[in-house]
Amino acid sequence: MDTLSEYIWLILVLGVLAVVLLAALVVPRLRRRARPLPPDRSSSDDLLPPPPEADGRTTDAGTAVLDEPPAGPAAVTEPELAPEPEVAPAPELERPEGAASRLVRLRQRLAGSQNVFGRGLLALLSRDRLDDDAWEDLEDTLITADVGVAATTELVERLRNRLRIEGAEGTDLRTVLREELLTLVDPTLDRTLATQGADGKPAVTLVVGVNGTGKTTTVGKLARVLVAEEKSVVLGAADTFRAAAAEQLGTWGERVGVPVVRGPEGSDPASVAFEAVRSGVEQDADVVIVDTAGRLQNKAGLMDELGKVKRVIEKQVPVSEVLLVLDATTGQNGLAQARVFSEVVNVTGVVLTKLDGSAKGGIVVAVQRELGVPVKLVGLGEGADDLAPFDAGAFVDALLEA
Ligand SMILES: Nc1nc2c(ncn2[C@@H]2O[C@H](COP(=O)(O)OP(=O)(O)OP(=O)(O)O)[C@@H](O)[C@H]2O)c(=O)[nH]1
Repeated sequence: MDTLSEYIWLILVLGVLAVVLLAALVVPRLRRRARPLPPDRSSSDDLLPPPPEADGRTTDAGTAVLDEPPAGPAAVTEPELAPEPEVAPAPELERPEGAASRLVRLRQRLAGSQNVFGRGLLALLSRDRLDDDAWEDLEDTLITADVGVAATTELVERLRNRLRIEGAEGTDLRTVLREELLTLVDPTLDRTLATQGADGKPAVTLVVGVNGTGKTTTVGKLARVLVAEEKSVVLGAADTFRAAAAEQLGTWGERVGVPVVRGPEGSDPASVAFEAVRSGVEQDADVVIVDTAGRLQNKAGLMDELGKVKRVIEKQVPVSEVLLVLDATTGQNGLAQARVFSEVVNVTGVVLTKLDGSAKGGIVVAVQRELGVPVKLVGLGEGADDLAPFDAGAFVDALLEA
């Protein structure tokens, strides 16, 4: 029995020793595992600057995104190359028509559109006898062509005097009429566009007028004229009232590689104009052309806005040219517009558009007399290059070619 109890004691002692040994091995490991978690970064770390970008990638919240830790030799394998982004082919730029061929083409169109006017004049003057009725008919023809009453009276007076003094016999009526019409249109006016800025800054052209006269189209066409003359141009879409106007201008610019500065729809036109000019100065452009929204001359608020656009531009660069765009088909109404616009922004030149759709070329004379500023450009169609510098001699010849 004693031997048995000795065995039992021995087994118990060995068992206790085994348990103690096991405990000595396992507990430190468990302790190591049970270390407290690092503090929540979302609380205290938010106040710290974001850690340096370990691999250059940063989340939207500004925190660095770490890559997986390198895992042996596999980590140094070449990264898979991202496919090359597809580069859209640059749009092919158009080459605007040069001045010479444009003039020949548009002169014919002008003659075509004004043939009612010209033919009427020549038919009257080729009558056998120029009696009072004939002179009255001549006056009617000139007034219908929008020459204006004062200019018509003047022209008829001068013609009658010349024929009386020089004698109707042997006088080339066509030549006399040409001379008198030319005097009326005034070839001595300076019709050059100011495209040379002062002090190395761009020349700025502001384009104004009532709705739908063709301002945006004219700005686009004018940009092409200047590009054809190898000038660098920046366009400003300060017509923020009509979203389509900025789109339209964007397309005009794209076609000839001219940058267009735009603002959000409804934004302050003066700030868009300012930005356009700033960009023009920065890019060392030759000319900045600023398109404005159409406005009726009797809306005082809108006219004030136009004055502001000009003043804001002039904080950087003086405006060298204010072009008033008039629709030739609106006749005498255009004169009322001209008067008010001129008071607000000091118009320096007129662009007469849609002369291709009007037999009222006489408006050239009327508007020049009304404003005391020359018609500098004429629009003769909806085509991209259907804008021509106005030339008094060519204009009168076109009338009489009919
Ligand atoms: N036939 C003809 N159409 C022209 C001429 N100039 C402009 N147009 C047309 O006139 C329409 C109005 O032109 P826009 O340039 O949009 O006129 P806008 O003055 O900018 O218009 P708003 O911004 O609404 O004031 C367009 O259909 C042009 O194609 C021209 O010389 N001849």
